[in-house]
Amino acid sequence: MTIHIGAEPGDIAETVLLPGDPRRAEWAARTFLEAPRKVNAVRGMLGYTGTWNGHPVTVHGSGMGMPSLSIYVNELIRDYGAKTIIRIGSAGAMQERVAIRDLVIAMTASSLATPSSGMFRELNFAPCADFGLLGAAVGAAEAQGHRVHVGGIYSSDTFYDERADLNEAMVRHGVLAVEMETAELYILAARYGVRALSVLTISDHLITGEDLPSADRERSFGEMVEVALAAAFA
Ligand SMILES: O=P(O)(O)O[C@H]1O[C@H](CO)[C@@H](O)[C@H]1O
Ligand SMILES: O=c1cc[nH]c(=O)[nH]1
Repeated sequence: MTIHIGAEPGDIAETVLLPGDPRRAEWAARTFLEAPRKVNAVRGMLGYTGTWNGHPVTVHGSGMGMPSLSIYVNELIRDYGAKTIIRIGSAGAMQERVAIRDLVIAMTASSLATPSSGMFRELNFAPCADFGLLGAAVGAAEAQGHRVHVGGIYSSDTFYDERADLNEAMVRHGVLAVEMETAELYILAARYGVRALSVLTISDHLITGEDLPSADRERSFGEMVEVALAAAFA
């Protein structure tokens, strides 16, 4: 057990799917895993472990934002031996061609700062996805017939953003979508030498103003779960 995860040693699989929403973790585990059992509920941050096609898999919430994700990812890797972590998150589209419910697979994530910024000092470290996972996820998404976009995203610290000029600059530079965790996930994966990827589903659109309700964000993003599982064991 750690400060934030109540699981016993061995309760967490080497492969972890990591949504921000703990209730999405519960839904994904109950929907896609065989024999899921709850392994964490400390602070309401739900984690479940089961199997997928015979492979042990944990689905665990990260909470919202990079400081929260940093706590869980540090403990999952250092204390439980996680080797592959795939974020399954929602995101806001920043390009017209990216539509609601499309998948976005993040090659890299820009940010103003991350919890690791203090450690890097003047260095602008470039967080990047694991290439093998990325290729496998793109292949799985295309094979499953999903609309998928691959490229850079923005990991923001503010959901209610006031920097229209900054968003405009990112749109001009092709940033596909905004969310709040991937940059730090990729940095921690690099630090510990494990594999990481973010597979995202578009839940709202910064240009058109469309959005999906919270129930859809919790329980209807199964395509990204299927892509993440296929990529993890490709
Ligand atoms: O749906 P999740 O995975 O939580 O991801 C997105 O949704 C939250 C904001 O509503 C942030 O965590 C953001 O990154
Ligand atoms: O961080 C996020 C997540 C979904 N949609 C957004 O606009 N921002």
